Amino acid sequence: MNTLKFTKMHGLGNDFMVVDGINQRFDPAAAPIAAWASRHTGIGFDQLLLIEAPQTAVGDFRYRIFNADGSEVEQCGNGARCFVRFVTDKQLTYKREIVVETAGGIILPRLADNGLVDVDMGKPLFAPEYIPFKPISQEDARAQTHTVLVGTEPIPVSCVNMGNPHAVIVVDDVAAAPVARLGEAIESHPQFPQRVNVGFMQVLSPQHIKLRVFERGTGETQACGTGACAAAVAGIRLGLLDAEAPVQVDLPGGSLHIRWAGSDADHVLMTGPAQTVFEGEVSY
Ligand SMILES: N[C@H](CCC[C@H](N)C(=O)O)C(=O)O
Repeated sequence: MNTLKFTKMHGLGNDFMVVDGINQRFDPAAAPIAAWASRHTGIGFDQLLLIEAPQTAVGDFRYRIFNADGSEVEQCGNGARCFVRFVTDKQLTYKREIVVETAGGIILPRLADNGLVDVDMGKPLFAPEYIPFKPISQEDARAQTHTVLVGTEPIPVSCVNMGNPHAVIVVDDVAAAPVARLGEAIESHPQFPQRVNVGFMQVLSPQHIKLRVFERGTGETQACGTGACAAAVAGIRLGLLDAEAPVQVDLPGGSLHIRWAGSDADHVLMTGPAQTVFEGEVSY
């Protein structure tokens, strides 16, 4: 029988089971992650975040992410902010800006003076092979907005990789958007060989959007940090948002601020909160 200490945290309601894998033994392959994720029969969370020692000379930590369905994925934006809060509060580091290795690349989260957390989320990628995404034609492969065929319904999506894959759909009203129907159909659509996170974006002004995200491996969440980055980037590329100032992204759980200067070489910067809820222990 194993016993595991964890900390329950959230970023705007996107909630996490955070595990210190440095000071306790934990093998995710041997853990019932999907069962723990259940909100009725388990601990209840959107993702499990595992903190490990770095594997390179430049990293301060390695950070692994597991969705509620148990799938290991490349990146988690809200999780990155909770990660910084966790390693600081647990005194695993005294640095304010941390170099974090993830499967989706290096990210640089930093505790800000106002209690929020800034994260340099790296550069967005757009080419179909980097999403990955299978276009329906050569012409579609060259287009900025791609087409996903849901049955016979052509859905225009903007594809952005933020370390993890995102498909962003522009809608007139997020409240009326078919998030469950289209989210479920596109998340596991054959045109996305590694599945995809599906964002529904309503543009309120050149610096302000509303967003709902049907997350890969989890379903609709209260907030999605990489989804907010992907939506702001997609909106700027479509000319709907202004690259000169931060974009306020209103999600069901609250707001994030995203900055991206608009060229492929520019990094995406995200700012938002991170909260600790309770400490727990589970035997398995
Ligand atoms: N569901 C995502 C991982 C969590 C991302 C999200 N919680 C965030 O804050 O970025 C995926 O499969 O790529």
